[in-house]
Amino acid sequence: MIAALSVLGVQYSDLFIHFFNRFLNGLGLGLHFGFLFRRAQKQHSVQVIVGAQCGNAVLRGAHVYAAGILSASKWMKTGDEVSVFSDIEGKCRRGAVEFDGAKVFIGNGIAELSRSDIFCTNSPIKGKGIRMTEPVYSSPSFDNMLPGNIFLQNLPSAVVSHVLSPQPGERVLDMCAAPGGKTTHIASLMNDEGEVIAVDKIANKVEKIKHNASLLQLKCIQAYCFNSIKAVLREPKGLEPGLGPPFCPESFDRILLDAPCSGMGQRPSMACPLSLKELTSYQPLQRKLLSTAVELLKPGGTLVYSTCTITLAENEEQVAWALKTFPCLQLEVQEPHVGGEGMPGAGLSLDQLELLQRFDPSATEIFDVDANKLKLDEDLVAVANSDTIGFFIAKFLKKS
Ligand SMILES: C[S@@+](CC[C@H](N)C(=O)[O-])C[C@H]1O[C@@H](n2cnc3c(N)ncnc32)[C@H](O)[C@@H]1O
Repeated sequence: MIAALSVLGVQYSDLFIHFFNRFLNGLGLGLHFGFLFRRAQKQHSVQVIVGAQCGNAVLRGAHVYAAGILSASKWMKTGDEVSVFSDIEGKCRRGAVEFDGAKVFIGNGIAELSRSDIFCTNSPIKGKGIRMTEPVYSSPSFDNMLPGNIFLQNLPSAVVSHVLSPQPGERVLDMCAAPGGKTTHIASLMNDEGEVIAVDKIANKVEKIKHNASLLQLKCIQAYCFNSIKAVLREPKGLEPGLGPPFCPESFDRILLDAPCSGMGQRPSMACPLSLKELTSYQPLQRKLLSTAVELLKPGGTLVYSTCTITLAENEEQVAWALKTFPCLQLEVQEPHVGGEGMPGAGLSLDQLELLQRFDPSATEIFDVDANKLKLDEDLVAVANSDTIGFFIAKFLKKS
């Protein structure tokens, strides 16, 4: 999988292109994108079962935290070599000694807690339970690597802030901002000059944005805990506009709506924990957020809408709805445009689909299972743009 770095103190875009080109040239990099390799491993007799969400996190490079452990072998003690499995159907009982249900092997590790540390305690257990030493997929860790200088993002996420194209001195709103990956990237593209207002509705996530902004020494970011659906200051409530939400209509030069979504583009993933009800709940929520965004944007301003999902309902259908509902909006060319175009089926014209950017990991196979090697001799641009999470980006101009 390919990731990109937001780096401060250098021309980010140059660096991005630089990294990207070096990848395309097939050169090795010390600090870079994480390819994921599948490895054959032997399994240990001591077994640990984790929930599907924890399992997905492990596949993406995480260790196993104690709270995610559902079951551990009876005699598991600190220091044991263990094999970790994910309970893909959510059927494992917490505290079970063994589990015979549907499970997927996700790698080997070393227990940092014993079974009794995890299950025979009244207080909630925190911290690492299993240190993964041989995950099924390996990707280089960026933990604590230049924490004040770089912020790791996947490729499409790094593209989003460039597409927004924020300029120094502008007033920019990031409506769904936590943990602040794009917020901090936007602020760095603005040379930390202007105002970047980051809003998220979950308080502890807002603390994460503040922490990341302070780690990267970005002073132009202000973070607020607020429901962005209600972020327009309505008259005649008599509220004086303050620095934070709610905001006056038409008061932002650029707005990013990196919307809450079904996350179906996230990978690797082995289970989809969403119910149909939850899956269909995102479209109305995103429309409410889009409506707020249009109200808050200045005429002539730019709105970027993005999701990390692949459904038509949360992507192209939202664009078609927005264009119909708000005649002041028009689609804009995206720069850079490294993903594919939009998917037909939502009533958008071919010209409109070309203006959209869709990253689709299912489009290109990058690993030749039979030859047991990466297909680096094929179309590298297609490989690079597909070997990432599923993602969607639309850029709108609000006509004056
Ligand atoms: C896709 S994540 C954002 C990722 C972020 N832009 C980044 O790059 O780090 C979506 C975020 O939207 C937040 N969220 C969901 N509904 C919201 C609402 N009504 N108002 C504000 N934030 C909301 C969630 O808490 C979550 O942190």
